Amino acid sequence: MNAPASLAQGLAHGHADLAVTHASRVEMTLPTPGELRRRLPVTPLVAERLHGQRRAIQDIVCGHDDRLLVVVGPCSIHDPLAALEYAHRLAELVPKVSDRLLPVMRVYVEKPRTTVGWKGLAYDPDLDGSGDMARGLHVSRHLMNEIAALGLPVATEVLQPMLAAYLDDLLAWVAIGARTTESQLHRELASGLEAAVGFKNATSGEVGVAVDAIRAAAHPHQHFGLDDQGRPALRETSGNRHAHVVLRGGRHGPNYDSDAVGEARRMLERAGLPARLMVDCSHANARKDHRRQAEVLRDVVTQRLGGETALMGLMLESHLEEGRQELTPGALRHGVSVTDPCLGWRETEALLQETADRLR
Ligand SMILES: O=C[C@H](O)[C@H](O)COP(=O)(O)O
Ligand SMILES: C=C(OP(=O)(O)O)C(=O)O
Repeated sequence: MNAPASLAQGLAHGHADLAVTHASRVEMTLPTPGELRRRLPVTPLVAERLHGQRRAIQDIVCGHDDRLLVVVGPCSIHDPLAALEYAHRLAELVPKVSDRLLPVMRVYVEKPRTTVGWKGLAYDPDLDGSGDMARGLHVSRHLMNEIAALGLPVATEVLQPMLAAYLDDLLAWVAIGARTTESQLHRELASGLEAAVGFKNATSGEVGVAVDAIRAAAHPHQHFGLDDQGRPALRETSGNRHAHVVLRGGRHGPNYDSDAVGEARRMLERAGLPARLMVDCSHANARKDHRRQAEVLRDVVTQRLGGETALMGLMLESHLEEGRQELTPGALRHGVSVTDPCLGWRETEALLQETADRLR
């Protein structure tokens, strides 16, 4: 009997104890982070390249490199082959824009949901609710490894703090999402990552929580965690100096225009933090309409050309084909997002080339 069914039955019969005992149970054991890393090791070449990619991203975050950091790729990965096809296209574009842009591919294998929905490749790689997380972890790490082997820096959102140990040796940039920026667990996690971390403003639109998150992540922490063998461990972190704010809009509308950017910059300055900002052209900034992402991007580039030096990065949600589709197993269109709507590759490529030209 599955947990929700036993819970309902327990409650119906007044067996509160039974309901509580069965509300959660161990369904399968998972490999430890160490086991998965040994099964799917990072080659010395990828490890060395990743070191350089992290430094390059950090240089942009700190203002030592005036290129624009561009985190671009699918809202979520549901089809690893389509993601790899996307990665090949992006890798071909990189040399044409890398004098002005540093593209990093979104390889998002976990999705935070407003209520319920498919939670991502790591949770349910078969897209059918079977929840084969052991395979999900394997497929996710394997895909990131293949994309990194193409020479592309990999970005992801870390939602479940435990998952970082399975993937973080492949990550060049990490997001903490709008729904978790205020979480102490995620701030502790960020303080121990080598990669730069972007904290989104809250879904309400509040930016202050992301500013607080940067301060918390910059600090050393001691926190509960797991070691490589999956045993409970006290983890000590040294603090992450490359955490920054990502403006993604909020419940009351977008926050990418010059007033909103100026306000966020002043908030950072008042907190004694470097005024460095990334703008997410999607989500509430595009009011969930992928076609608006181009408008947001062009506005941000205009602000930058107009002298707004705080703007150091952009995020775009983009897949092989534009739009989105319902997750209907057996009837999926190739290269179309199953979560938020995305730009198609053709428009993404043209936009990135246009952006690089404008910044030249
Ligand atoms: O980027 C993704 C979504 O905006 C986020 O996961 C929330 O999605 P939902 O509102 O469809 O659950
Ligand atoms: C979930 C995402 O964003 P946000 O946290 O801003 O909603 C995302 O970038 O996929």
